[in-house]
Amino acid sequence: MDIIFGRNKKEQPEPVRAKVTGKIPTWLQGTLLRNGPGMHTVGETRYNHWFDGLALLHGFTIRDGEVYYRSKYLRSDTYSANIEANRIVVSEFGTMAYPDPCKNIFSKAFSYLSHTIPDFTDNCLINIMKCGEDFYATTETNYIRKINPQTLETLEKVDYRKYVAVNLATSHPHYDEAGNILNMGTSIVDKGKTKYVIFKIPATVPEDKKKGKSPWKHTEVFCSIPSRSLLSPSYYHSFGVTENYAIFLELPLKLDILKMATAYIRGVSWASCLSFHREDKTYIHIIDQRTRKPLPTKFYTDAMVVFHHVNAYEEDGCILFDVIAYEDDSLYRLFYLANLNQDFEENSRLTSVPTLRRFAVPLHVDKNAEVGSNLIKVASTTATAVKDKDGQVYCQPESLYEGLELPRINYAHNGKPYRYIFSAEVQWSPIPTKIIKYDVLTKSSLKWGEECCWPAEPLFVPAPGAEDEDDGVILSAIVSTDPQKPPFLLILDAKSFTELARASVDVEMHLDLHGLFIPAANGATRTQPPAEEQRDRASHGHQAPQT
Ligand SMILES: CC1=C(/C=C/C(C)=C/C=C/C(C)=C/C=O)C(C)(C)CCC1
Ligand SMILES: [Fe+2]
Repeated sequence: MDIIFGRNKKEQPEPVRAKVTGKIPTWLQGTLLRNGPGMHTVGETRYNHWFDGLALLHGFTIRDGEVYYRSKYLRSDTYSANIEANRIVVSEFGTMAYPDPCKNIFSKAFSYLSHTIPDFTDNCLINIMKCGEDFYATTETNYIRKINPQTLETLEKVDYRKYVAVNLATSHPHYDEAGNILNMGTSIVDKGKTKYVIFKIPATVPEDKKKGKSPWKHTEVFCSIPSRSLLSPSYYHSFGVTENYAIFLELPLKLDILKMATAYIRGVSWASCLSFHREDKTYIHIIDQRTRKPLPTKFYTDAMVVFHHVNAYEEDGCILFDVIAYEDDSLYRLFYLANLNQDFEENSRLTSVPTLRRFAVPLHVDKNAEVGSNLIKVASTTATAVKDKDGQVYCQPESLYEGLELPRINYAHNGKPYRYIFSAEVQWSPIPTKIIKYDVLTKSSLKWGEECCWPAEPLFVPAPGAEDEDDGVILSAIVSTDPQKPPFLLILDAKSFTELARASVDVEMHLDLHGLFIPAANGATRTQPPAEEQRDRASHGHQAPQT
């Protein structure tokens, strides 16, 4: 297991041509960009948690039936500082690090104080975000890093705080059809308030504004939701949208700001400041995108942990939203590298299986509705929303499927009625062994799996002129635990879930987290060799990426 998790991965900055078996559809042209942790030791020092690893970017360029693979470490400030010091000097989620061995008591005290409000890491290891013409590696702090999607070079560092008052922001933004970004972040104890902020980054500089200015300057706050507690805001990894609403789950998984302020002195990690409050509720905030205000009704459900929203849509006066839910925070605990060692099977059992749950929230709650009555009249779900005696609404989900994570959909259906979820299958262990196509309508599934193969998040790419929701292909990078079997990019027909092709590369690859597909301009067939590609910026119009 150490081979897949703990060992540092070599980067492969020069493109290598993959050995393709099967036939890649001729229309499939573009670059699959992926992100995830790749380096877990620096010099003699070692990170504690898999989510701490230094970001390694991967690019699979698909052109005329051929695939070229390359990878490159994100040259974040964190990466440079660590490499220069030959040890870990910047703190990550599960590892607290100390910049310089303090020479005397005064500098030590100063060093502690300057960390009371910490400057977070720019090790952007989670996802890739498209902003206008540009691409960024993202994590959950206030920093993101621009990258060159072709060469994987690291470009400038963007500090969200310059444009919107957030200390943390998700790495799962939403895009509208024009490619404008809607994201969420947390503003911690700013002017005496802690709040969750939904903000919008335009894909282009508005016409009436001066030319040449960056879209970042036109970032606007869309809506703010006050945190229930000043010093313990909820942690969240993603949020949901429908055509007219946004859905934010205020989870009982909370960051303790006082603990965070003293973590450096106490020598503990940020992760130790995150705790699950089993006795609390999960609050469901529904924000009307037209009025930019949350609905006044208080909706809640039982305590749970959600990392990934799958999709949401409106139906008959309700919002239906699907999430992957856990009963507790065991997922985070399992990814400590100490658990991912040779006793992996023993140590890595999830105490709750990630379950696909569908919630239904009524958009209008009749004042005269009887206490105890179910306000959901939608026939398509057994989820309920019951008015309680305080006028609040208690939502109970319908459980759709057990054992899946890293969900993706056909993004053209984001916020709209949809039928298919493409995801990794995870049962009691956090490591995916299969990929699944789950049909929310018929509640049936199709699967792909192979001996010794660990698949990554499956990404859906629509076929040109696609009519059906599943008209397209699935891309998933497969890591093998068999030393005889090289890793490969798997291409499945999304309808039948059968293999169309695989592109094997004779280099080291690793499990990653998230990414996106950048279609080649107009699906045009370009013939230049990969070296030229380095000078050739990807050309893409303003539109939502095939995230
Ligand atoms: C560094 C840092 C953070 C990093 C969190 C990370 C890196 C989370 C990764 C989550 C993933 C990958 C979830 C998958 O489902 C916090 C806690 C936001 C705040 C403190 C500083
Ligand atoms: Fe994620």
